[in-house]
Amino acid sequence: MRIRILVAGKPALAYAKTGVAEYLKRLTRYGNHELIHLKAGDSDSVSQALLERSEGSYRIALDERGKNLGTASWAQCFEKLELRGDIKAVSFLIGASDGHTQALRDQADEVWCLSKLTLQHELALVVLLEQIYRVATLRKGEPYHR
Ligand SMILES: C[S@@+](CC[C@H](N)C(=O)[O-])C[C@H]1O[C@@H](n2cnc3c(N)ncnc32)[C@H](O)[C@@H]1O
Repeated sequence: MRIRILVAGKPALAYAKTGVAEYLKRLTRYGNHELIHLKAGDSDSVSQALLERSEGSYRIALDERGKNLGTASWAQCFEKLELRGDIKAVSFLIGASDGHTQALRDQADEVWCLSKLTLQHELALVVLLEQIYRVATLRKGEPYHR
């Protein structure tokens, strides 16, 4: 099962560039992860582009209004999605500065939050990548997650 992370624009903040590069490098040992940068813009255009580029995949929208799951629950969800066998790719969708449109939230298969705080989107991307890495190590029984 491929994991795609879709986000508008490339990280501009130094800490985010470093964090994104670090977790993408670590994830190379754990299957197929792809970070896709879409054109930055307003909520409508970014949400539209996110929906188009994630067509046919299982969509998980990242949104502060979403379900607040712990890391172990993320790992169980990944496991369940893999076991279904009909899902080739999961797309995580990160929104623009003004967030996702309601239409995107309605069309997502799941809406998850990373916390109840509003995070700057580049920070949300780093947190998301770290959690995906954490889940990958947890599922392999490696000692990173404790
Ligand atoms: C600056 S936030 C948008 C805030 C906007 N006021 C809203 O209502 O969503 C930009 C993007 O970062 C991600 N994000 C920010 N905080 C998040 C959180 N706590 N949980 C999940 N995603 C978050 C979401 O994808 C969001 O669309």
